[in-house]
Amino acid sequence: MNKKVVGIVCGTRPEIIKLAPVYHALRAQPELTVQWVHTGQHGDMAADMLRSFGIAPDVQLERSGASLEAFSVECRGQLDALVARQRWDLCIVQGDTESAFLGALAAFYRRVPVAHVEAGLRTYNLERPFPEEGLRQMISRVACMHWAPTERAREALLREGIPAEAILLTGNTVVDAQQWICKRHGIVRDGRPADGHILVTAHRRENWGEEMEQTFHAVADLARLHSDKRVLFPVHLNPVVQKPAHEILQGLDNVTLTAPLDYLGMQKALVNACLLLTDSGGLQEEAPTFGVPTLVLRHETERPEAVEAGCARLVGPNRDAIVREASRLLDDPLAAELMRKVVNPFGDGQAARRIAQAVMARLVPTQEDAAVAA
Ligand SMILES: CC(=O)N[C@@H]1[C@@H](OP(=O)(O)OP(=O)(O)OC[C@H]2O[C@@H](n3ccc(=O)[nH]c3=O)[C@H](O)[C@@H]2O)O[C@H](CO)[C@@H](O)[C@@H]1O
Repeated sequence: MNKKVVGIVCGTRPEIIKLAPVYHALRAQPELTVQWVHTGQHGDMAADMLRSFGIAPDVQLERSGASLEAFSVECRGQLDALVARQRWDLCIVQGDTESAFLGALAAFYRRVPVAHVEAGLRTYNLERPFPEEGLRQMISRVACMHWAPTERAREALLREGIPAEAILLTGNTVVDAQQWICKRHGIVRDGRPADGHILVTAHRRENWGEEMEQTFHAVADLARLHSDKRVLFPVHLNPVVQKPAHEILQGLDNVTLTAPLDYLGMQKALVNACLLLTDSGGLQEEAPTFGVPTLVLRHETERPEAVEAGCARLVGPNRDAIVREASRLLDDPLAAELMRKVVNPFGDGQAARRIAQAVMARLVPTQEDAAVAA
């Protein structure tokens, strides 16, 4: 039997986390060959994640150039040569990174159908998040299978004219990843978070500079105001984040600055947190699983589901607002408790199974699939 070949192109930490469940679900299908391509966009942080999920890339591209622009130009050429050589029947990309966009573009030019995981997230502000909003909109223009994580994402795609039959509501694969690691390592929400630490992450490009410094000053203010609380901050490896984080926060007794955590380490840190301050997309989606109240350090979010469900609040990268809102939650257990009592609005842990089913129906249709499609 000639197996159908599926290429998965990805390059950053969050893409690896969100594509790992898809990779494993597809590899379980005997009719498919699955190739994982790592673009090299993230180095050490990607290696940690690949290890966490037991993935060895089939193709490893070389990253050259420190800037996103230089990476992009070089990677596009490497991907085109790769796609021209391979006989992929489908190319899968996830989200909104440069790697995802370049993978979709390379496949599109070589007439390989593109499938998009986490399709339809939007702020409709091309400046925020930059460049992700532009990248994900462009991926939607060239993809032919759109896997929407939520009903809101599905509606956005429909409004943009994507035919309903090209969209599948799957749930977010990050919940699958989280459930997988928690089950394997016995991590359970045990109701102790009120005693836990404050967990902080920050890396968004559009907040670099003044706004990121304001955020770190707010964390320092909180550490001084709530000296009984420990602050845990795994710092993104980008020097643009490392430098101000260390300048502003080093030396505070109750603040721990660490290297980025592997996925298991991060889930342990999250389950034991009493409060999360973050500009991360993935952490906004993971926190509700453990009922961790979340303050989003951005002006907008493409994940309003968490805000609407009552488990997250948008405070922006603003020193006063962060200190005020965080202190309210730390000082008033009832206010924090209200944010904990929700189920995760982003997924049920079955997204990868739904995606694998859709891939099989397209590439290896049974008579029944063919009848449904006709
Ligand atoms: C505009 C935007 O929002 N774009 C997002 C962006 O991703 P992000 O903002 O979620 O990125 P990060 O915050 O780097 O990663 C988060 C993940 O990493 C884990 N983690 C974190 C720190 C650590 O020390 N150890 C860890 O294990 C953590 O648990 C979580 O799962 O790109 C993705 C791909 O396109 C998109 O899906 C997503 O929309």
